[in-house]
Amino acid sequence: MQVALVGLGVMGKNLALNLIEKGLTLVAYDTNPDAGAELLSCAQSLGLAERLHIVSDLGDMVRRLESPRSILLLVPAGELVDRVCVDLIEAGVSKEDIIVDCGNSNYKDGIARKLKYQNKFEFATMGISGGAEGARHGPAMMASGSEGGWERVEPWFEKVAASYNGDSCFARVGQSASGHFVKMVHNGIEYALMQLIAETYQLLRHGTGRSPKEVAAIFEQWSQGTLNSYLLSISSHILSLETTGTEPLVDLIDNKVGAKGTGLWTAQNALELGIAVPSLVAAVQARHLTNTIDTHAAKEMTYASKDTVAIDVDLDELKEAFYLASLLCYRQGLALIKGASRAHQWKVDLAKTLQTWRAGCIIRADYLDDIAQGVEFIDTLEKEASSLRKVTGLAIASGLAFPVLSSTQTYIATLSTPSNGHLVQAQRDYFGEHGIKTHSGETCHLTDLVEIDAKVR
Ligand SMILES: NC(=O)C1=CN([C@@H]2O[C@H](COP(=O)(O)OP(=O)(O)OC[C@H]3O[C@@H](n4cnc5c(N)ncnc54)[C@H](OP(=O)(O)O)[C@@H]3O)[C@@H](O)[C@H]2O)C=CC1
Ligand SMILES: O=C(CO)[C@H](O)[C@H](O)COP(=O)(O)O
Repeated sequence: MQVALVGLGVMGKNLALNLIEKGLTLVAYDTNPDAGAELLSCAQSLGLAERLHIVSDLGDMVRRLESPRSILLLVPAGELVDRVCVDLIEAGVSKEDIIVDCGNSNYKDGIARKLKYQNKFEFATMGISGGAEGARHGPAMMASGSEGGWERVEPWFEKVAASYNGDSCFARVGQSASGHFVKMVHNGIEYALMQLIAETYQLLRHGTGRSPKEVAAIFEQWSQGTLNSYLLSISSHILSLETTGTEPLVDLIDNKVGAKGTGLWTAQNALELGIAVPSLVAAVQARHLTNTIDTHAAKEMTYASKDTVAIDVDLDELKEAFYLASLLCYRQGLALIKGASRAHQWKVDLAKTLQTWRAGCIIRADYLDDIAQGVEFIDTLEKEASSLRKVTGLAIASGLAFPVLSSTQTYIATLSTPSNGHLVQAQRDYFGEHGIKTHSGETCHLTDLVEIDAKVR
């Protein structure tokens, strides 16, 4: 089997090595000749160079491929994807060829491109997760669509992807560009879990006075059991690192956090679809807050530094709180995928989606089995719910900031305790005559239910 790959950067180079190691013949291209040379040198040192052809232009790539062609793109998301597609059309791709965009593209662009290129070639979408290591040794692959070319490449992707208990972490999760939507939400969950871990570290370090190394040891201990996850393990490792002068590595790093956009898109889509994912939104805004200090608005609203209060937290309760909060971040992401799938008629299979996240990806975690058990399972976690409430209260009392922890506690509390929505409904109708819906399902106005002599002015 022969495939082509355009874009040989961090992801492309490593996926290329993975592809040829699994037995595929690869024709590869990058605008930067050094990227091709670097890939060739890695392939040579692995004894796999005979399966690799680096080409210097897309025309040569198209000529070398047997028809129908299968071409993967791993170039930066955005206009560049269209530029490569147009160049490939000029280079001679045809209707039966499949081009799979494997970057972190916006799913809306994917839908538009499917239409735009429908008579030129099959445009397909696939989100990939796992960073450089994942791409090299087995990433999670969230593909979508039912284009003709998929059956040619699918058996190979099943081998190239990570596997969990013998099952591949490649799946066509649903119709249209839903693979990119699923990858986008994967990243939204990734932001929330990263921030939740950072807040737990913050609570232990600045709330209880532990050193980064001591926090690393706690995370490491959690990782030995049911809480084992990739993000917790890398956080433990990072926190254990010290300079030769025994200064914690994290103390050398600035606090401003960047982002490429997938977390923001997750929040935007959730808001547009009316699906509540407060922990995921809070994580995006937590990154924004790290960057506000230098903005004009922030300079005009500077607040004096405040003292924080030392707290004492029970480590077992913290672990239970962390576990439930983590589950709830995944649940919010899955609810968003489910809602979007219904709205767009994508028929996304949530079980297949979870299967792609079992290994290879950044949000892989041993407790994903628990998430598959659904919200009923979360309802049974009474001890964990009590710990989440208690720990969040303590954390807030310290005076430190816990955007994801507190949003997650608010999320579960909102869904499991009496609502106050009735008063907000009444307020809207009081001033704007927007109408109210009663418990019996009737739509009316406040004045249909009670006599209001004179409204407050
Ligand atoms: N890095 C990661 O952990 C992950 C990244 N992704 C996504 O994968 C995609 C690729 O990411 P990544 O590998 O990190 O990006 P890189 O910037 O490392 O690599 C992109 C490569 O594409 C090359 N390129 C640019 N324009 C063209 C073109 N017109 N034709 C051919 N090659 C071109 C670039 O060359 P030059 O440098 O000269 O511009 C570069 O070598 C992105 O969409 C990213 O969001 C997905 C999951 C994880
Ligand atoms: O897709 C990824 C991992 O799954 C990329 O690493 C992504 O770039 C991370 O997002 P950001 O740069 O916005 O933090």
